[in-house]
Amino acid sequence: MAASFYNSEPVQNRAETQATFEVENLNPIQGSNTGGRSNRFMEDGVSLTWDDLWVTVAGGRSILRGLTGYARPGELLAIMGPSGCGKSTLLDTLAGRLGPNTRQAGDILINGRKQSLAYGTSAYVTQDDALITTLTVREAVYYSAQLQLPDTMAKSEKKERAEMTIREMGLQDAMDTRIGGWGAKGLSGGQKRRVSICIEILTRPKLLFLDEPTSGLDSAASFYVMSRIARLNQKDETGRTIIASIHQPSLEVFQLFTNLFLLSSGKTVYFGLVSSTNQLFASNGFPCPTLQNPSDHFLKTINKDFDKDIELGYANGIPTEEVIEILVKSYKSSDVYQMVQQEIAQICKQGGKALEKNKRQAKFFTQCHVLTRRSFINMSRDLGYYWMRLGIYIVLAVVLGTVFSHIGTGDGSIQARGSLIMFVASFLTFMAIGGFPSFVEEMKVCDYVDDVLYIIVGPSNIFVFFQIFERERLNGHYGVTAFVIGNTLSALPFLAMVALIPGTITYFIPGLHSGYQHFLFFVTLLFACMMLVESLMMIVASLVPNFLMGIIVGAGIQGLMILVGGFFRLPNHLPKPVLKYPLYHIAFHKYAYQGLFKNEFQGLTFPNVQGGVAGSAPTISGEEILKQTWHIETGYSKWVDLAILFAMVVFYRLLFSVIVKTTEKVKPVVAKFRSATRKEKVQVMVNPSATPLDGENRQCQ
Ligand SMILES: Nc1ncnc2c1ncn2[C@@H]1O[C@H](COP(=O)(O)OP(=O)(O)OP(=O)(O)O)[C@@H](O)[C@H]1O
Repeated sequence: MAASFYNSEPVQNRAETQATFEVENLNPIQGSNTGGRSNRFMEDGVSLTWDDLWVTVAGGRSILRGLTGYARPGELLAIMGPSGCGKSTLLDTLAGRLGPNTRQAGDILINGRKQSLAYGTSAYVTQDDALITTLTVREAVYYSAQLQLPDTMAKSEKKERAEMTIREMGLQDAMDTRIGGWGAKGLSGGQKRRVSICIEILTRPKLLFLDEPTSGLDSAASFYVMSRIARLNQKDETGRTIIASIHQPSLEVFQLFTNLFLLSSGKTVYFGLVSSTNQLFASNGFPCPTLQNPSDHFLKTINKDFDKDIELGYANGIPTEEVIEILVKSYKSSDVYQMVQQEIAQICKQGGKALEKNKRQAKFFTQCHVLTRRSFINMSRDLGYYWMRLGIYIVLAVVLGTVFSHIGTGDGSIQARGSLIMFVASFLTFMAIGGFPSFVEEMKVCDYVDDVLYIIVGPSNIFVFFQIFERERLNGHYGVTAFVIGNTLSALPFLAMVALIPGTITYFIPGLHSGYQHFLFFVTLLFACMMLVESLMMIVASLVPNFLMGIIVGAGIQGLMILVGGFFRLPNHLPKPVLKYPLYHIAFHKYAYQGLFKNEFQGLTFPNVQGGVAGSAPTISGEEILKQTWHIETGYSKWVDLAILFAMVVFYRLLFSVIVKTTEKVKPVVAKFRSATRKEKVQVMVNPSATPLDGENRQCQ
């Protein structure tokens, strides 16, 4: 049965209980669909509309099925539905952040026009709190304020804004508590949620997406947090458009929302004023019982995950699947649905300004400076970033020095020096591969897994940092170049320390080539290799954002480079087409080995193992050993090898920037293309004789 609930009387035969839910909306502009909203709200704000929105994943499964709705300035839209119904997917789709294995069809218009979101045009508080765990709440929010707020704003003002926002989110008592992560408990889950919200509302964005902002909060905290978010609309003349997915809102929280988007299995059960929702349920025989929180009632009525319990009598014994079908059909044939369509057409017709990126943010140099400082503080506080690695390297260096102690200049020392150099250039640099924190987070099988991984590789860094970078980048806090510069500058002193201390031990215990110039070269080359591996891992992280896969790929690439670097198989003996050309020349280990071998052997002499043979000299020069034993290219200086390594560092970091920037540019184009293909398919399915839909023509007819 499909009752029109907007103007119709409630169906009486299913339940005697009448709707008692009368919502008095606290939102300042709510009251009528268009009335009460100032023109400034509409002109300066962002209106978002979506029509017949579909999202499918690989395999053809539809997650969102033809959703239609809108969000206007000054309004709070709640997205609700049972777990797994597609709330986060809808938010991701609206925010332009769908994953690569998804396809999207349908129109999403901003102020009546097609525009891409993300990268500074909107703010999005995602479900996962990607925060720098070593910072205190005050530091995290203040650094973010320095990055996002314009240089024209005084530092004291930024500080004040940061602290005010922290207080607004009820975090004043936790201001100086470190956020904490695995290994060091800090904030609770709900407090972290609030820090994430603080960071995104600092600039008072015009369009704000929140994915479960109240998860982990008690009912009072949920109310305060949501009411502060709602209050953003009262701060100035510009209306904010706020869309939040939410579970279990209390009645007070529920009343803060203007509109409700109720989903079930990706289908629209209801879209419209919060205060009218119960009419749909009541008119179809599922009114909210007295003294029951309406949102609880709506969710219980449409949750089919626990059908057995519901069959026992929740919706008068009607199977939930059927209940949902009744409600979906009823909504589709209702006046409310028609009004939503009209409202969308009205918004499109009215148009509005094109959405601009936040240009009023800190300048490039300020961003570089702030990012360097923030990253430096993080590196110095995070035990696993460099300190743990330093400790392990020192132990390894002592053992390495002991294994090769008193290396001497006998004929056996030729092989020993070669092996020592190979180990230093390969294994010590290999460990710069990064940390496993995300992996450990996911692998919370038992506590000792944390400890073991923490000890082996440290809880650093590149992948977690990349996650934080991605979140901040997508929200437009700063650019990729500023990130690369900040990350590079902050790491320099630590990498220098990690190269210098273990390098000194490794160099002097065995007694490698004496002379400060040789020692300095050795340490500098070690430093270059470590930077190079970190740069390589940044590239891997940008291409393979999954932590575990990234580590495997990074280790695999390095293993390959070590193999073709010219030690395990001498350069002249490497099989030609692929391994020698080009891999041997691409592998940075080639230049590391060549530089270190030249540094070590040039200028030394060794006993000639063929000394007994008539006519042969009793000694052999290091230069000869380089050519004959190690196949080293001695036609150019060791400094050229070092210069090539530094050039590779610069190249890899530039490549990282290019990959990130290209991905940003290509992603929307690919999404548009895939969306167009999908649209054609949908059109053909609906009407085999029709021509493909033209998205541009469809938007505002
Ligand atoms: N990229 C994807 N590939 C495959 N399935 C996906 C993908 N994204 C989402 N899904 C599936 O789509 C459904 C909806 O997911 P979504 O995260 O949007 O739900 P949700 O309503 O936000 O759930 P929750 O309230 O539990 O967070 C789930 O069944 C999920 O497994």
